[in-house]
Amino acid sequence: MKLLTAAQTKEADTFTIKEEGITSTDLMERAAKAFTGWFENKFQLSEEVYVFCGPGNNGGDGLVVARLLHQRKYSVKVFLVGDTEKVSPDFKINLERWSDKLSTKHITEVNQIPEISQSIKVIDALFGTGLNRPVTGIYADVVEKLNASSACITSIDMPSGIYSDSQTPPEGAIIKATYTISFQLPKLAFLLPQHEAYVGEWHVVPIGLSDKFISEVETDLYFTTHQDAQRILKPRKKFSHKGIYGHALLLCGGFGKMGAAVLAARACLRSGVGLLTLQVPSAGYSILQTAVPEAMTLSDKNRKHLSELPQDIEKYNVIGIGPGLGTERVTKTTIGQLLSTSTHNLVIDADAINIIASSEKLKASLPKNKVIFTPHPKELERLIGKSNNDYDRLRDMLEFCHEYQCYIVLKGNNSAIGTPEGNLYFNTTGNPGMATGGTGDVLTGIITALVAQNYTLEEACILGVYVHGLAGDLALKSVGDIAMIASDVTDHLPQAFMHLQQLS
Ligand SMILES: NC(=O)C1=CN([C@@H]2O[C@H](COP(=O)(O)OP(=O)(O)OC[C@H]3O[C@@H](n4cnc5c(N)ncnc54)[C@H](O)[C@@H]3O)[C@@H](O)[C@H]2O)[C@@H](O)CC1
Ligand SMILES: [K+]
Repeated sequence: MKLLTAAQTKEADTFTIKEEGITSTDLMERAAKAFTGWFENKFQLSEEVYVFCGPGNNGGDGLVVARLLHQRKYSVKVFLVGDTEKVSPDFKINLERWSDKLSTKHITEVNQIPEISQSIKVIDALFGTGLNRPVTGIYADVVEKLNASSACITSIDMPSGIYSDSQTPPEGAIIKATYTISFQLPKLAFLLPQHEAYVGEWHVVPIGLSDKFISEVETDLYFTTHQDAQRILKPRKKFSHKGIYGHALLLCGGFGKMGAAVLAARACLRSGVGLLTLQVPSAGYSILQTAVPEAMTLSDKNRKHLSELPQDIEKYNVIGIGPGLGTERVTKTTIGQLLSTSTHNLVIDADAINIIASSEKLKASLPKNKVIFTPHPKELERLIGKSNNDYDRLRDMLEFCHEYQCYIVLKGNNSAIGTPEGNLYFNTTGNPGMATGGTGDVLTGIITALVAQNYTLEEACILGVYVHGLAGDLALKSVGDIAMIASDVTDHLPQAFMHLQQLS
């Protein structure tokens, strides 16, 4: 599914109004109804609601929400912040509609800001996608007072003060929302770790923006929905044999870290690969043979570290490399050999990333359009350098993808996938329980298995990350987030794939 910029959202708005022959206030009414529907489900009638409105259409939404909640018998107080002479036309219309029903209070000075007790449910309608400068003055005073209260804050469309698709200047105040209810599509800002404290738990409510506009508008930003993942997943053929699902090779494991190889191998097998061979340092041979009987195991001549490539390397159609490897000199040399000779698709993780990151020569020998890197933020920093903020990080990541014609899966809360063409895909599954050792090894196994089955590298990244997170979400239901370990994610892969196939 596409993510739209603030400018594109405005265009979608205008397009919808024209297409349906409605007015902009009709659309505002629709948006406010969608928000109110969510709010009513969440909060009891007995709750006291304060709505803080800014001068634009976000404030207009706030006025309509206040009217609708008042009609539904909530106790509602409305506060108009700033100079109400300079409000948007739709704000004005809705203020007039409201004025005979309930009085509103103006806030132009600090001492007019009300006390906000913990029990108040605050609705933040100060600014939305039209914010075009940092929030200062009386607006900042209101934001700071709201943030200092321990009241639950629900933001309409955006937490006020944050830009929806570019870096917010540091000097402005920003609402710290408990919930953010966004219209039609999430905003890019919600998906970036640096905004976690402001956005809170976000939900999207549909407001019927034109499907035609959304399907035709050009973008390079996407987020993966369940339907997107289902569209990518291929059914298994009736007349199947293991040969058609590929033969993957995993080069993983090192002394004291054979578990990483076990985790990657098990996940690879649980993701539909036809055949799996691992090569591990000889100290790991019996461990792998015992822990993963479905895989074939080759023993490296070195007891502790990867030091050679298998003889008949051509027979594999993908190589997953990295988990548990370590960064010994022999391993570096072996990776150098692999990059300069291999014609395989490569899934590169963990220490294999660290090794490549430390050498310009290795980077220069990366085969084009054949590599998927799966770094966590620190590994990405080693690979592409330090970035100032999350927007710069994504831009730098895409530049690297373009320069080396590779794919990068940046692991995190909403893992981000960069492609050589400059597209970004954000994942929507997963939970904090997965922030535990070994889940990255599981992801390497999954993506390697998908590439083995002839998914394109882009498909393997999108589907792999989605199903990994989905398995984590299913694991959450049985083990919770505190006790979750990486094997729980693998154990829930069958259910996750079945869920995508609509078999469970
Ligand atoms: N297509 C959609 O998604 C719809 C959007 N609607 C709402 O409309 C919002 C966008 O409305 P607008 O474009 O009017 O924008 P906003 O309501 O976000 O605010 C823009 C107004 O605030 C002023 N302003 C911007 N930054 C300021 C600052 N730092 N300090 C003081 N004043 C500042 C601007 O000059 C302008 O008057 C959305 O976020 C959403 O809530 C809905 O009403 C209808 C449908
Ligand atoms: K808002």
